[in-house]
Amino acid sequence: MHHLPGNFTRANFSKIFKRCLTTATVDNGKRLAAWKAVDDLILPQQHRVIGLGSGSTIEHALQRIASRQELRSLIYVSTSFQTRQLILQNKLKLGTLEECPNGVDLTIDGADEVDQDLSAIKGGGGCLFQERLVAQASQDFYLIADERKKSTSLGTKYTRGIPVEVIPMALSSIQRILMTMHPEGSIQLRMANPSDKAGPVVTDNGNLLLDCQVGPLGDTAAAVYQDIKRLTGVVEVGLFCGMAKKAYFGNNDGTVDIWTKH
Ligand SMILES: O=C(CO)[C@H](O)[C@H](O)COP(=O)(O)O
Repeated sequence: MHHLPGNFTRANFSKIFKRCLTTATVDNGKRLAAWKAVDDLILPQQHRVIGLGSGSTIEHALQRIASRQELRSLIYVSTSFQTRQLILQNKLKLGTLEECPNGVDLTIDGADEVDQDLSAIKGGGGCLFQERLVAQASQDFYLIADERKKSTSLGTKYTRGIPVEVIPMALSSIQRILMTMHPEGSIQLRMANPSDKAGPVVTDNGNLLLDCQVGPLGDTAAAVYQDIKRLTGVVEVGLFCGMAKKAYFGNNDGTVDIWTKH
């Protein structure tokens, strides 16, 4: 009879196995969406400057781009330290918004949650400011995600809260104002994993993040964005409303759903 080590019981083993399977399925969904979006949307005869978002789904998009010779000569604008490194590691051409005065032809980005109007919560990875800056400079903006991110009301799938990037000096005053604006909600400073760094998560721009749980947003997402964004000290809000033209979702069954702006 074989004994499993320590507390490695049959029940634990099955739990770990299921978790691995789920992670693999989710990752496959991300890959499917990313590859299909790259193949459908980036047309080397027509496009010259491509914006790339941040996160794990974008890593798949970068792998696909790097593997297609005809896409290697285009210029790629990053939205984070992570994406900048990936562009350089894959020996692609890195560009900046300053170097591309005519703007970006199209941007592909990940999302934390997307509703049927193609409004999205973004900033789970903390890169919302640069992501929005590049999206704003782009002719067209597209989202890619696995099927878990499909939503009927923002705030029901990604429940950590709307990410809000704030200048450090404004932290407690903004936190207090947001608590007054959303008394039922919870406004938390995003903390780093203590085994990696003590204290808060610091963004690529040297700022802090507040995760604002304010419940399901329904059709109020654009108004909530405006209300928070207008506060002095807020750099950006992770609600991208009316920006995306299409969203690609990789499903568990191996298919890809494409949602288009009505
Ligand atoms: O907005 C983002 C980072 O600020 C990411 O696009 C978002 O968090 C999705 O990440 P992933 O593709 O890893 O699920």
